[in-house]
Amino acid sequence: MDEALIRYKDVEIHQQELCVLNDVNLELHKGEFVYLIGKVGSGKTSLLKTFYGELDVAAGDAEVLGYDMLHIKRKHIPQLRRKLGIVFQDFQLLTDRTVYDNLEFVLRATGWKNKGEIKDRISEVLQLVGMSNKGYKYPNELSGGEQQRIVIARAVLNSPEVILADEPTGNLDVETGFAITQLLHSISEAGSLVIMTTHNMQLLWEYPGRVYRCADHLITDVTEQYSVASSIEEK
Ligand SMILES: Nc1ncnc2c1ncn2[C@@H]1O[C@H](COP(=O)(O)OP(=O)(O)OP(=O)(O)O)[C@@H](O)[C@H]1O
Repeated sequence: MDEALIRYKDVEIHQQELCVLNDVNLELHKGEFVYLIGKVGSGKTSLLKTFYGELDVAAGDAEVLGYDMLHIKRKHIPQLRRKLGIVFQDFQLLTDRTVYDNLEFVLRATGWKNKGEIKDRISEVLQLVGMSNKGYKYPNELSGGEQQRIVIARAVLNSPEVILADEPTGNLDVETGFAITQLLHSISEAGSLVIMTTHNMQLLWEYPGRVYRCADHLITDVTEQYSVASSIEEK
């Protein structure tokens, strides 16, 4: 198998004095689609935040895209984040500019200069998320599901190897939630590692992937429980 893009060994994650997760052991690879499930407050978001350097790792060995997350310097975190696609509630679209300008803003901030190349890349990502004709719209002229597609388009602009999505279907109706998950699933099939948190168990059956459950300060691989084979055995 390929080298792991994320490798955690005996990792501990704290929120202030509270130990949220310990004994975290993970190896996540290119092209995998990974769900993080677990009750409210079980540590899913905290784990995702350690992947992009928003929350420090307290102990263990933690490697993300070759960066040692225990010893990473603050000044290297922006470099790491440029290699990740982040779909989080805290990273909303800028409301004072159009979809196109939101996307152009990110490309320019990450070093793109050529106007033609910028235009081509924006059309590609808008096409990928099925929003080709919406570039001229302002975010508040789009539905929640459409905005989420644009957030995903923004996350994939620089072809990241890893996409982190925190409850990307949280505020959406069931059907739109399925469509967004299908989109993320297809992005993983094209080669990215996609990691998403969810409370919607239906998605796990519809779009199978690796499943980790956070509970009692531990994270466990429970993929088997959500495989088609195990559901047939149960019947
Ligand atoms: N900024 C913070 N400061 C202090 N404690 C925090 C902070 N953020 C989260 N926590 C605590 O850390 C624990 C794990 O929270 P986390 O947000 O990772 O859970 P979660 O599984 O993502 O929950 P949800 O399903 O509600 O999103 C909780 O006990 C929470 O209260």
